Amino acid sequence: MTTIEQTIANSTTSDRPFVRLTDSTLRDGSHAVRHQFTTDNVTDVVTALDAAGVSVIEVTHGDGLAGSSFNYGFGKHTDAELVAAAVRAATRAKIAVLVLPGLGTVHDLKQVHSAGAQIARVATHCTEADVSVEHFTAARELGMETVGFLMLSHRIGPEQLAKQARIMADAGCQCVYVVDSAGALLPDMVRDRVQALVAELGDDAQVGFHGHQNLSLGVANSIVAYENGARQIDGTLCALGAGAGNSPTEILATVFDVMGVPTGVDAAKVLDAAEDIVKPMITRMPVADRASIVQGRYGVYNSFLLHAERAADRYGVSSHEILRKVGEAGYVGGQEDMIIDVAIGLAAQRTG
Ligand SMILES: C[C@H](O)CC(=O)C(=O)O
Ligand SMILES: [Mn+2]
Repeated sequence: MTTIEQTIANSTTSDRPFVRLTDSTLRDGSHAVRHQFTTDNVTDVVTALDAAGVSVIEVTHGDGLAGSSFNYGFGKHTDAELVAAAVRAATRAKIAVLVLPGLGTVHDLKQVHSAGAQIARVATHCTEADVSVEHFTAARELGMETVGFLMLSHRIGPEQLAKQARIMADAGCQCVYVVDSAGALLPDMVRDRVQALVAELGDDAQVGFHGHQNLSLGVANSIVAYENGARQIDGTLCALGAGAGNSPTEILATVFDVMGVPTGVDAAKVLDAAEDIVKPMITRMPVADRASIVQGRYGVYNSFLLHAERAADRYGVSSHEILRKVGEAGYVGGQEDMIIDVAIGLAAQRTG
């Protein structure tokens, strides 16, 4: 029996482990709207997701706490204002925030905790879990639930990634995510990484998966992650997110419903949320096109797309050529300024 046939066959059983869906429309999706979500947008999206039974909703600038800056783009509201609007709208969902150590501080975390955020998602580059310790310690002292993000997880092998996950778990992280920041992972690469983290973490922490659509594999990879032990999965409505966008929450909810996997989410209501609330808000739908497919092929951070497009316009070169060079150079989050360097180099080559 093929994997899909087995999965559908399993769907007749109701004893499949629960998977928690976290929606990041109002954080990863913020990249796609250049961080211009209003508090009314937050209220509308949280109300719809909460009514659909989505239990965790992430609300922050696309690059995390304190991301509102020249480097990453200014937000329309502060993180605390966005979180406060989300908390007012939620009747049962928990509100989560993302924080990148080195960008967001413990002070920033305390501010959004005061505004009602209950889950701290601490994100580091996949080889730098050691910089997360202070933030996990602070989050646990505040009584917050904790999640860890190992970004650009395709950049290192399963065993190395598991060692990084162990650092996060020992620092107080309760769920460590394999984060496919470039949408570069193939299903077997997801399987190997999730299996390695499950083996390493055991009962010390859960494993999660955060997918992107650059190679149109976000949902398939999420199923593989679940089948290999991941119990927290991210999505966004309408796949709104950086680069090619994320695994669509409405498809994740529908697929897990077909599989008979309990999520606590009403798939019909989350489809309504995508169609009736988010779709009318979007001026540019995320798509797997030449630039974002190049991001997946060369392992480029999805949040680099809009920066590359701006540099391409400014220096008269192609965004996909910039992104390929950025991937070949291996630049990571925080090195957005190097995108301009690459664009200037390409322009110089063109003019000879
Ligand atoms: C800050 C990044 O956008 C986090 C994320 O969503 C990813 O790495 O993917
Ligand atoms: Mn992402």
